[in-house]
Amino acid sequence: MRIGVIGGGAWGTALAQVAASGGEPVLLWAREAEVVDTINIFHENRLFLPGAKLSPAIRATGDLADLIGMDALLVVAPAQHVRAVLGDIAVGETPLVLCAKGIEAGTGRLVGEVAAEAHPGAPIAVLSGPTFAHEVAKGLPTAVTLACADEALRDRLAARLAGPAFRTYASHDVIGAEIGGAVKNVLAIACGVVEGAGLGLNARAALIARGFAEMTRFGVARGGQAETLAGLSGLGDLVLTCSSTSSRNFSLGVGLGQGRAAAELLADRRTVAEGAFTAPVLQAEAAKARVEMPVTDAVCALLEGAPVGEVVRELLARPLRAETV
Ligand SMILES: NC(=O)c1ccc[n+]([C@@H]2O[C@H](COP(=O)([O-])OP(=O)(O)OC[C@H]3O[C@@H](n4cnc5c(N)ncnc54)[C@H](O)[C@@H]3O)[C@@H](O)[C@H]2O)c1
Ligand SMILES: O=P(O)(O)OC[C@H](O)CO
Repeated sequence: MRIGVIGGGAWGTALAQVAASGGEPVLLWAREAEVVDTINIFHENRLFLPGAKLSPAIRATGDLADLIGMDALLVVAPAQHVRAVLGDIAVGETPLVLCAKGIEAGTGRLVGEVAAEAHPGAPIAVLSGPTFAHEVAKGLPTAVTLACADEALRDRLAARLAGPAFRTYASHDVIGAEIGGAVKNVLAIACGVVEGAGLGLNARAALIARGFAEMTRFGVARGGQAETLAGLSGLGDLVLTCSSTSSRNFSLGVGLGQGRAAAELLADRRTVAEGAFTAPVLQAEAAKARVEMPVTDAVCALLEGAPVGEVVRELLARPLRAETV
């Protein structure tokens, strides 16, 4: 199965490394000439994943059309750019494996839904889970959810992408796998705020648990399965991203918690903190689905500039309730 990768950020590069781990050729498309050049010349993505030595089996291109004819395409552009990037390539019936984590602003579509609209003939799969790119690129042990409604395709993809340190767990729940990854980014911002404002580890644990409850409420309302949300792509990724400054979303939250403005923190940032873009659209979609998401509401308020103390006070002053999802 010849794999093409759309997107030369940290995650696209790490996934290319996974796909090339057995020596199979992998073709990666990147927007930036510097990424294409440093991968082809030095076997390193010096812009987005510096320091990771890449397999010589990975070749990079700046021309999306070079990826036509691959057996599967890993789509790793940031969520807000997936529609535009997929609009620039004719994929026909080539399976698309969505690896971005977010919800499209303006439409409320999950990335898989965006891809299905762009290419109705292409089978859709989702790869998601607790996966810091720099760890995956180093070959550190990692496990992901590989979701696809077509069982035969899912098994082929899961087998093709699995490696000695990269375990793929099969699922048929594409929606659940996507929602876990999108929502955890918003919740990771909240956990970063707790860190930045010095609110303590009890508060962080409470946010993870209650954040997981709101992720599950939203995921189930959108047609995902609670079991998927409790797995690698949901709870697993939530725990990872809420506990490390390696997370761009968590780090953004740390800055907000220290009282810095979102605009300042996001300005001139080359890497993506998906949660900042997903939070407002998630809030709107939750309202439409009549799902209560207080942590998401709090993150939206903080991104809009509300003072941390005020937002935290409001969150804690909500009426007491039963501890259910
Ligand atoms: N980095 C990780 O550890 C990691 C792990 C799992 C999933 N993801 C997800 O993968 C996706 C890509 O993130 P990343 O970490 O690889 O990116 P990155 O932050 O390393 O790099 C930014 C990427 O955005 C692209 N980009 C910027 N403007 C663009 C535009 N106008 N059109 C198209 N592309 C544009 C750049 O080319 C680059 O590929 C995100 O959804 C992220 O949540 C990342
Ligand atoms: O750095 P973040 O916050 O985008 O998180 C990266 C991955 O999604 C972790 O699984």
